[in-house]
Amino acid sequence: MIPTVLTVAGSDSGGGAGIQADLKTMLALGVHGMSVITAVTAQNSLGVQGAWELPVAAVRAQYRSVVDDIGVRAVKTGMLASAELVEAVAGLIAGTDAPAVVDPVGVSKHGDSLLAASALDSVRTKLLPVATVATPNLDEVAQLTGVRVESEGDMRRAAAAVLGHGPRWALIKGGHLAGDAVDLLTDGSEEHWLRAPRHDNRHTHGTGCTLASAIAAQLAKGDSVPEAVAAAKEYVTGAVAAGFALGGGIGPVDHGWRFRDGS
Ligand SMILES: Nc1ncnc2c1ncn2[C@@H]1O[C@H](COP(=O)(O)OP(=O)(O)O)[C@@H](O)[C@H]1O
Ligand SMILES: Cc1ncc(COP(=O)(O)O)c(N)n1
Repeated sequence: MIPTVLTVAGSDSGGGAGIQADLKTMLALGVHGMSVITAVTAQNSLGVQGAWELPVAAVRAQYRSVVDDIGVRAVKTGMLASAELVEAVAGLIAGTDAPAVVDPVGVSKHGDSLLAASALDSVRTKLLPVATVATPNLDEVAQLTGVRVESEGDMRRAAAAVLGHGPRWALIKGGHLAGDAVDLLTDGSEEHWLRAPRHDNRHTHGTGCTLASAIAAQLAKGDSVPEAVAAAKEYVTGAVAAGFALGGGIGPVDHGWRFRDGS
């Protein structure tokens, strides 16, 4: 049986991030990807030109259709847009017997908001507590905890602050720091530093979505959290290395890099 993985996220019409990145990642990692769409964005390499969230009832119905019939071995969340959707999705995850990878998406690479400021408290108090792994980037860490990370040394403090909101594991993504691309995974007792060379490539649209979906795919295949994160880091590093130009701005990572000739 092919493991099943569900992404609960927004649609990126440009195909580099969101639902589209998640499903491509899942295909590349050999699991069956399924989707609950929370919002539709008009988006391209230049930014987000528009965003429309779906009604809570539409999100709930998609989730129940998938979980009640097909079943899921792991869930991943991305753009949730509003406090109402954050709370509804947190409730659905709490009632599902599968690990949940929560990417607390706040703003896009271009700085466009993908989450209402009024939803931050629901992310802290409702969504993070039901996460198996929470994967904030440094801007999201600052928004959610107030901790500003300026060096690798600050990442431990950031992880402790995120764990204070209740996820089993915190993965602090250091992609926005200078130097190596270093992430810290910890559950408060074990600590795993994941270090990869920084690829000097501006085409990094979708990195965070790709990493979180890859973790969910690996969990669905039976990896432990540290194993899943290590495999996902290797996959996203290759995808960033192969990121390519599209449109006039920031192009996507290459989800299919392992299928290309010579790779
Ligand atoms: N230029 C880069 N080279 C290699 N890895 C990168 C690069 N930029 C980001 N990463 C990695 O991609 C993953 C996503 O990180 P990040 O870009 O910080 O997330 P987000 O997309 O949420 O802002 C992390 O593992 C990070 O270390
Ligand atoms: C629908 C959607 N979800 C998530 C992201 C974040 O991805 P990135 O940080 O690479 O812009 C995005 N731009 N769009």
